[in-house]
Amino acid sequence: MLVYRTTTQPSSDRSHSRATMTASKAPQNILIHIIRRDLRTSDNPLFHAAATAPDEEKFDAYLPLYVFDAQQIDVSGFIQSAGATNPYGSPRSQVAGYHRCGPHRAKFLGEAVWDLSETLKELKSGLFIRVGRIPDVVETLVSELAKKDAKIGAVWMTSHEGSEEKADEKAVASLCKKVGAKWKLWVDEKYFIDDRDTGLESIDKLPGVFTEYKKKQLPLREKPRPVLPPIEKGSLPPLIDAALVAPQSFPFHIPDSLDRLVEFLVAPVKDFLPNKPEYPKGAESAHPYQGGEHAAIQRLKDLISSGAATTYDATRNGLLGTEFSTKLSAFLAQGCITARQVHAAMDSFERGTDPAFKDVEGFGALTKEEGMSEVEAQNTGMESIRTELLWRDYMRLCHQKDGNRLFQLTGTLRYKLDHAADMMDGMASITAQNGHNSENSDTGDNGAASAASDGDGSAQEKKLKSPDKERARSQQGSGINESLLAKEWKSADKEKALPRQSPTAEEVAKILERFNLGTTGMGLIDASQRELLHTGYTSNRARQNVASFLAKHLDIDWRYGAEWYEMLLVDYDVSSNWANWQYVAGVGNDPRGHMRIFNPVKQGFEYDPSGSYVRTWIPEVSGLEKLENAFQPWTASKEELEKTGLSGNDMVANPVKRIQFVVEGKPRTNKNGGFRRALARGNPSKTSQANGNGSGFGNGSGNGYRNSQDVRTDAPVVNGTTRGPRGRGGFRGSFGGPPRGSLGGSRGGFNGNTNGSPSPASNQGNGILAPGYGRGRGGGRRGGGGGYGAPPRGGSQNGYFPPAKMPRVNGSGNHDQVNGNQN
Ligand SMILES: Cc1cc2nc3c(=O)[nH]c(=O)nc-3n(C[C@H](O)[C@H](O)[C@H](O)COP(=O)(O)OP(=O)(O)OC[C@H]3O[C@@H](n4cnc5c(N)ncnc54)[C@H](O)[C@@H]3O)c2cc1C
Repeated sequence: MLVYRTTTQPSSDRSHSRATMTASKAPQNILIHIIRRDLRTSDNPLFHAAATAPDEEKFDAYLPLYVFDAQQIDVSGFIQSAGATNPYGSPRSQVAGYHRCGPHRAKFLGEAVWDLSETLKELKSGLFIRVGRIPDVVETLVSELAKKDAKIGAVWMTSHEGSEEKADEKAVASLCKKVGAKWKLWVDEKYFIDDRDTGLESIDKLPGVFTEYKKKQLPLREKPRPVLPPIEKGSLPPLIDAALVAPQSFPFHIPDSLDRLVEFLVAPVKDFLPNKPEYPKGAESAHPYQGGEHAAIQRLKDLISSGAATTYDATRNGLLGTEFSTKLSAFLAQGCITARQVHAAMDSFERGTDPAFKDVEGFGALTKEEGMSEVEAQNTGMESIRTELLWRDYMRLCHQKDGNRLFQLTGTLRYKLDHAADMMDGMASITAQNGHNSENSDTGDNGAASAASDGDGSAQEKKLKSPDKERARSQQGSGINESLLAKEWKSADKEKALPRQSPTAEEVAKILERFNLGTTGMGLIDASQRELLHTGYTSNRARQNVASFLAKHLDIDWRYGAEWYEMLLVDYDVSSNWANWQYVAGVGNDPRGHMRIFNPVKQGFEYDPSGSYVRTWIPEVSGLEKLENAFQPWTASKEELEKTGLSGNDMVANPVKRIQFVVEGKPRTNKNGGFRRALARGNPSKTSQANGNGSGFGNGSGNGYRNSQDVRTDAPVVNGTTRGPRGRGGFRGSFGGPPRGSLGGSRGGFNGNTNGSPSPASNQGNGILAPGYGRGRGGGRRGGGGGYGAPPRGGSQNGYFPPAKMPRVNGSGNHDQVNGNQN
């Protein structure tokens, strides 16, 4: 029997005394703590419980374990013996055969694991890092410990979504049973609302629409549980003597530095795409962050102190730079931080309890706004971040409810069809509510997920209120009917493609290659795909467009896109990725499912109004002056193409899709005067304000129109024509009236003014017109809308033309087709 040495134990009083007690024999009550996507020590219930266990429950040795899971990551880089092969093989996705984890996330993960190991050392503990499959590794550890007369008291791990994760949990549980160790599966507490506080009787009762779920959780700011206290140095049980722990099994080798770890992880996947386009000169990643708890906490602090969190509402649809959204997703996905830590930090700002944020506007507002409840006085940007975090919760709950339906081509449609009547009840209550509540903005603003209530509530509502549940099955308004299941998705797999599929499977494979490389000829899509390739990140706005393009413009099996994202996203999360793809593909929880189609050209005009995003990531088009040419190079003149060296380029000669897009020079008006009335029905009389901020942001105040994306982004393309939106009451934000004078096509900011009268244009000269933002409390509602300016009179198409007038998509099917064999 090996003697249990105390020399390597933590030196705190507490651990020292425990270590001394067991100095002469192998530990008999070891805690194995398996860490997966909970790579943090703070606000982690398992570390907390291990550190604060009462005397009678204390463990005499602690074995924190992280396993690089060979079923999700290619671990062949850990093989250092010449000639040895990886017994697990290279994990590949099911539909397309892509790597499961690409270089960006592999690096981020390595950094996060290393950071945890360093933090544990600081706490006078440590981390055992292994490679393989979790059940195999645990089995080896247990049998090695048994050989040395050491005994496992318990095995802990956090419950995670995913069939592979669940299978691992089951395997470890049965191993525990075999060796008589206690098995404990902990609730995953990295979400905004704790699973035990959602009020759901069972997961089957999860509403099929986000808005309905959110409604049940309001007010959001009161829902998260408090953050757990930090772990004190030396408070964890004594770290097990490494000599008792089975070493890494052959042929893998665990490196002893962060650089080597990252190198081992990235090596097998770094050349996943041999013909990858060059990294564009001067392009900066929107996600330059390292993995790990330290970086996560720093990012959170920076977000608040820079003011980015408070302006989030207005900036979140940005495309370039680090500050347009939180960039917390990758940290959240790996559990480097919890959503409730994010909430707590924002709350400390709003309450004015953390002096680190004292110089930021809005500090302590919660305690200063007299006559307002906390919910009313909370910061608008932070309120929106809370909603986004709830979206994340919701996507995970959908995964819990839907299980492997998440990975099926027809998604949740079959299930929904079978449960249509029940769902109608849920939706009826939402639309009924929205009929009189204009502040349904939360529904839209994950962007990916503008929910049913963003749409044409009135028509749908009537139908949904029908008492005849059976009729619900065939209701068009519900978006659920058998014909949706019959959609003919195109496949790149000859075996799976339908007999007369057009384009053919080979052609689809080529289209996919171009889609992945970002050479389709659709600017916004290509820019996003290249940004993803190079950095592992792309914005939510871009993700929605990319997913919609693949699933709804090209009708290609959306899972190719989801798997590409799985490989490349630094923030990949099984629930968020697959549920969002389903949502956008129209087979998930978007009540307007198949009807919502993003027009990527119009989205370019709206969200990349200076074209800087597209020009940054697709340097080939940077010389094209006109915006519409940058968004679709084939629209450029012959001379322009020759001048920029683009003649003959595939993006020009053979774009994957052409969208005829005409930008009108004037806002659309109707004879009642004012385009706004043509756009919005409902209750535009309640005033909300949009206060602009800084250069390029519009100052608007007016009748409370919602900002552009909600009305127009989702305008369906029908027979090559973009149908105008059906607005609803109480839209946020404001549209500007036409500015006086011509701006000659410059792209400065405009002052929005919803009275439709001319107002002076302010051309700030930065070439960017971004949505205005602000916050109004008219009638107790938010007014954080668009504040878009109207187009300059006589301006050229280089100007940013606001969404107020619907850009027209002219054209017949043959201008709006997939170039497979049709061109
Ligand atoms: C097709 C598609 C695939 C996606 N795949 C993923 C994924 O694999 N992992 C992932 O974390 N997010 C995914 N999203 C959601 C969203 O795009 C990202 O969370 C967001 O862009 C990350 O940037 P951020 O942290 O700056 O987000 P912010 O805008 O700052 O939002 C704050 C946080 O809220 C959460 N969040 C925001 N939007 C969503 C959403 N729609 N669904 C779930 N959570 C959300 C994220 O945790 C995010 O960090 C996907 C969206 C789409 C449309």
